[in-house]
Amino acid sequence: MVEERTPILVSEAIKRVMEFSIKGKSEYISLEESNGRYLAEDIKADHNIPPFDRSPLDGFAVRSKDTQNASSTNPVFLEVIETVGAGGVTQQKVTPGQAVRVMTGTIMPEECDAIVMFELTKEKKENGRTYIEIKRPFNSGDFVSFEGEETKKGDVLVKAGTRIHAGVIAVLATFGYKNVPVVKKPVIGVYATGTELLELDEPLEPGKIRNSNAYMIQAQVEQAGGEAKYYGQLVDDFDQCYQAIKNALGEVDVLITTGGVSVGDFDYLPQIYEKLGANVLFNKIAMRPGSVTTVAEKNGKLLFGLSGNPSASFVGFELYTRPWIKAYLYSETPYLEVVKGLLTKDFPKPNPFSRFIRSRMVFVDGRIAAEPIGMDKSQVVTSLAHSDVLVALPGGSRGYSSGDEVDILLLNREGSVNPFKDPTKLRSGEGR
Ligand SMILES: Nc1nc2c(c(=O)[nH]1)N[C@H]1C(S)=C(S)[C@@H](COP(=O)(O)OP(=O)(O)OC[C@H]3O[C@@H](n4cnc5c(N)ncnc54)[C@H](O)[C@@H]3O)O[C@H]1N2
Ligand code: MOO
Ligand SMILES: [Mg+2]
Repeated sequence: MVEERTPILVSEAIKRVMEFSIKGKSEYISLEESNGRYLAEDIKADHNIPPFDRSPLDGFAVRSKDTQNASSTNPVFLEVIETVGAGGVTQQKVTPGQAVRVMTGTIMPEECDAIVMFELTKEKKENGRTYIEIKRPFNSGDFVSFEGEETKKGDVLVKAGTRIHAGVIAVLATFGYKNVPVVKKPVIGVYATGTELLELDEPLEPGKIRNSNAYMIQAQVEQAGGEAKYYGQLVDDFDQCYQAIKNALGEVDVLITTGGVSVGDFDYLPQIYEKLGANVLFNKIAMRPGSVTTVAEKNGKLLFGLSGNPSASFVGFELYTRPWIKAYLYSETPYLEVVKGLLTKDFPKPNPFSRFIRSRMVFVDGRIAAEPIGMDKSQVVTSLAHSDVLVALPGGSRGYSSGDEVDILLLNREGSVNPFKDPTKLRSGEGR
């Protein structure tokens, strides 16, 4: 007699996983190594930006008062007493009737309060001195870039839990972060189970296939910000699998296995959880692919039993493992972001379980739309190479048509504060 499993909603499964979320410890690494890591602390401005009043143009720093009566018929001539580039400081005091030639980024001379760009002036030389002609008045503050106009000392600029990218690195460098506080990556162990699995360099033989899940999942772990620790492949042998999983569990923050979670004769994960004394949070979810996705917990540590079928494994990771990793990294947006968009294909057959259709995001008449890749079975691997979104089609009694508005889950974005919400309630008796 095959064991009856009770399916739960996707949102319930996410909730049960996230009840075990923990926050990682922090460490310091060099700025150069920090790209893609997660900030462990808020980044606060310890000085104003700009740090001083400066010229945003190549031109002349003037005292606006001197230009008050300037016009095209009555130009004003100011003597240029110095040339100062960015990084330099004016050495002389600027007195009435004088100006300083400055470049973009030069600190304002103390007595000057306006900038006149080169293009609005004409130079003339007289008795070995240089003068500029100005034909209109300037007000105090004209074309000056003021201290603190961008950022004030004390402002929080980037929050803890933000993934560091080029723009964040620019901010960190601005504030002198030679070393950056980041969250230590969670170590995510990966084991692929299955006697049928071949190593990458082994030739095909009858009954065997190459192990794609292990590599796909390691890439997903890294993409989510974790550190993948690959333990290799296990043949479907209970004792070997049990020992290997038990040992690995002691060395990682989370352990992912693929395969062996369904009801087949050689699907040993359910018995392994039992022998480990692990508490199974769920072993059936009302979704396709990935209905057999199983998560167990042992002393607060999670074991993700992802399906052997590649697409089920992929979707199981994105919906359940990814948010756990993101939350460990202090992310405030650990969940896949969901947007409303148009479906571009018919799915006439009703399905009691919610389906997550591998798709590509496109734009139709300026609206977001999702184009299903095609092959959508759980065992399909090739469609994964072309998917950047998942379309969620809620389970129920009806099918879907091209042009319907649907939920689209974005795979390659940082995420959302809100977990995916199933639009339907599970009716009892819905099982397959
Ligand atoms: N009687 C039933 N049979 C099945 C059910 C069910 O409810 N009743 N559920 C089906 C569903 S849904 C799925 S999904 C699969 C899940 O199977 P397992 O998680 O137990 O995985 P395996 O049996 O080990 O393998 C399934 C499939 O995937 C291939 N595989 C396994 N590992 C890899 C890998 N690392 N790389 C690539 N492909 C892999 C494996 O060869 C099998 O073809 O169960 C259904 N059955
Ligand atoms: O877990 Mo399965 O992926 O629903 O085909
Ligand atoms: Mg199986």
